[in-house]
Amino acid sequence: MKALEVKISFAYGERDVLREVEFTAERGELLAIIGPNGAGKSTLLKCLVGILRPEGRVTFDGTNLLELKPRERAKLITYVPQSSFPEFAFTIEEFVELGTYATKGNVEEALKRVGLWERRNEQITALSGGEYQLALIARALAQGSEVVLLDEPTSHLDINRALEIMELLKGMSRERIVIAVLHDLNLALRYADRLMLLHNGQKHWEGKPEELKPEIIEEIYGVKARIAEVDGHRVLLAGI
Ligand SMILES: Nc1ncnc2c1ncn2[C@@H]1O[C@H](COP(=O)(O)OP(=O)(O)OP(=O)(O)O)[C@@H](O)[C@H]1O
Repeated sequence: MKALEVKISFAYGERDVLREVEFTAERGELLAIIGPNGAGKSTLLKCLVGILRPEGRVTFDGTNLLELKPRERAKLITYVPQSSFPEFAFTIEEFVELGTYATKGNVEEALKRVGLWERRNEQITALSGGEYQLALIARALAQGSEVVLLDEPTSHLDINRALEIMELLKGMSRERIVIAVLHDLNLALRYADRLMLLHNGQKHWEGKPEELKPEIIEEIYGVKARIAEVDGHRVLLAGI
């Protein structure tokens, strides 16, 4: 079984942001990283993809990703950052092709899967915030890498698009490892195979969605929380 094995620490200068964060993600799994603002979630993804240089190890299928050249690493792992607007003049199709290992066929399939194929010749700057996020996800899909990391992939999406994207990520995770930072705990509860809760740069809790207890949410987020069951789905209600 191919797995991503992680044990890392990271500091921005003097400031420890990740402390011995250790976890394993296996092929076929959608892992959601949750936790309050500033917990270290984005920093963790940036360390995994090699944008930041952590202490420790990140291995995929036995290969230490931290020692690979960026181009070799990019074959194995793709990162979809938090959405920010592009300034450059590309068409949507050109933008999705930018991935180092994207082929024409992959690009077409990826654009179709996120619903942007018909608009492929428009300028990327013509997209709305949510549509741009879909283009970023298409770019990751077109890469075809084994591990896909996404930082808040649904943050700019309406509820319908958010559900579509979570379905898409779930489908992607069958043949890969998908790790997504999610603020929407209900999407995490519904779609993730496993949750990892980061707090103050440490792994505070890890488990299956059905194992998450409201007390853990109350303790970490400082809000009252209840978990109800609706048609077999666990739904988190916060603040009541
Ligand atoms: N470039 C940087 N230099 C110094 N400190 C940083 C830098 N980037 C982030 N930090 C700090 O590291 C901590 C973790 O930030 P990070 O962005 O990883 O959190 P996060 O869990 O993704 O938060 P959010 O949910 O708000 O996006 C925060 O306290 C933040 O202020």
